[in-house]
Amino acid sequence: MNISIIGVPMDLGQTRRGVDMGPSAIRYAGIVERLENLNHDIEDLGDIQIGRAERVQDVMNPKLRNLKAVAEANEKLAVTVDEVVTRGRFPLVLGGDHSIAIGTLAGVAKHYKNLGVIWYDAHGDLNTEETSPSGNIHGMSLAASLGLGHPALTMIGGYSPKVKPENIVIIGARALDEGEKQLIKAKGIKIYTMHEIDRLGMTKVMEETIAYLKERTDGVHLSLDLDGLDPHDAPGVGTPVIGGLTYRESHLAMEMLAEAQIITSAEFVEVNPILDERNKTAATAVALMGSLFGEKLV
Ligand SMILES: NC(=[NH2+])NCCC[C@H](N)C(=O)O
Ligand SMILES: [Mn+2]
Ligand SMILES: [Mn+2]
Repeated sequence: MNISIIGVPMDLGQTRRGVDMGPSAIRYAGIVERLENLNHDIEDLGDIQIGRAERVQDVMNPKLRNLKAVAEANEKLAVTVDEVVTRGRFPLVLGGDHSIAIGTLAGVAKHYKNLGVIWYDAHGDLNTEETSPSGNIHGMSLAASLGLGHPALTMIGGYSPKVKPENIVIIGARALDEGEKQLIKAKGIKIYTMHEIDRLGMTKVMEETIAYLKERTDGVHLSLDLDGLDPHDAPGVGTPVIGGLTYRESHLAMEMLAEAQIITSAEFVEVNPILDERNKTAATAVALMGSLFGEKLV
């Protein structure tokens, strides 16, 4: 595979400092070497430049914090991702907070008629400025990609929506806000909460997910928020939620995706080295990327 790595040191989609160092931490944990050892062609495009949150009216808008700076960075990311896909390469985006999914999807989705999305996350990120309890845009990125919310977010890349509700599968959810629950029901979004994962087991969940996406999509983006994992395995995240997916379940999920060969773009987000324990979360991210890109135990 020809893989292009894009770092997005974004921390303006939420309020805890440090997640902007995520891309460095993941590189330090050895992502390039890990993927090169699997005989992939790796190109590291460096980091997207993130503006400063200096526009007073943005910062002060408690319903959409740092809207302008988040939107600008996502416009840049969309252009870079679009170019990577146009060159026939696989975009691998390293975050940064989850607001960057808006830009990644804007760059990817125009290349597919029916892009599928796997949202591996403790959260739904399906809030809009109306339903968000925090005003943090990292909790709005999936909604924005569905065309819901502020036009500065939904119109990144100049078009909307990026993804259809029936092409989304959420895996690992255990912290959903009221408005998000309503939206999931109203739009019929497929979701495996921790309840279904406990009941069915990860093998069945991934078999069903893969079969579901295979029959209706022509490409699949994996958006993996490290807080989908249990804080025991991924302590370095800004919004940890207990009772999450284990390291083992997550490896199995990545291995099954690798085997199914359905993933056409991916991002790993919310790694926050300041909150981490000896770069454990970045190391977990790198290990999961190893499995996603074909690493086998024997
Ligand atoms: N990408 C994330 N970690 N999102 C967390 C979102 C938390 C909460 N639902 C909110 O809207 O603020
Ligand atoms: Mn999350
Ligand atoms: Mn998220």
